[in-house]
Amino acid sequence: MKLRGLYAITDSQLLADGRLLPYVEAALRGGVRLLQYRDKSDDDARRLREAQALLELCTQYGASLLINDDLELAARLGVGVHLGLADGSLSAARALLGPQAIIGASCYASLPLAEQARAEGASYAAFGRFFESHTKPGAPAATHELLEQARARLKLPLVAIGGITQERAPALIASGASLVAVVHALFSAEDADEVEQRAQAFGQLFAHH
Ligand SMILES: Cc1ncc(COP(=O)(O)OP(=O)(O)O)c(N)n1
Ligand SMILES: Cc1ncsc1CCOP(=O)(O)O
Ligand SMILES: [Mg+2]
Repeated sequence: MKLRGLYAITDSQLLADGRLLPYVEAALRGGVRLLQYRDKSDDDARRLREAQALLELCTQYGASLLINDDLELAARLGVGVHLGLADGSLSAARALLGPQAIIGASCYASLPLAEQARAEGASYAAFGRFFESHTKPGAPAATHELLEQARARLKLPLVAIGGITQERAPALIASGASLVAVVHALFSAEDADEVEQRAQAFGQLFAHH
């Protein structure tokens, strides 16, 4: 799968009260082809149910699903995983999930971390947060210059994350982000139709590059 475009990440608060599946389906209708299930709770039974339902939707729309943090759940479902520095070994994930799996690595604001992630078999390097984020306020700050350096030095798709809006995305894409990962600016919508429109609008930003 081509790692380019809008990368949607779920949020358990924004997508509470029955919104998870209709809002994610709207994002898929709007063109999202990469989805991360991010749920920081330890309700394993609900996490399994939700991830299974998301996988069905992704399969229907030809999209790829990644699980945040939880390699075991990713392996159980046969999908990808996104790992931060404290979430376990990338090479162990690659060994378990196999050569085709999408494995994402958080590299915060560090090129050396991205180089190491690449050596361990990551499919993309994620940098950020780039802007203030409601979703993860404490994340370390990255700059457009870092993204440009990463583009020059690393042969790996780059993800930008953190406070990204439709207005802010074009400069990040121009600096080398092949994916922009978004929670709030996609899923804070009033209804599913608005999610679909927002996803489409983000997708169009990639057509011009
Ligand atoms: C695409 C993407 N980039 C970065 C993160 C953040 O991962 P991490 O630092 O492990 O923080 P949590 O998301 O686990 O709170 C991400 N999830 N996705
Ligand atoms: C998971 C994560 N890691 C760095 S910022 C962030 C949250 C991104 O969410 P938003 O798009 O709402 O800022
Ligand atoms: Mg994590």
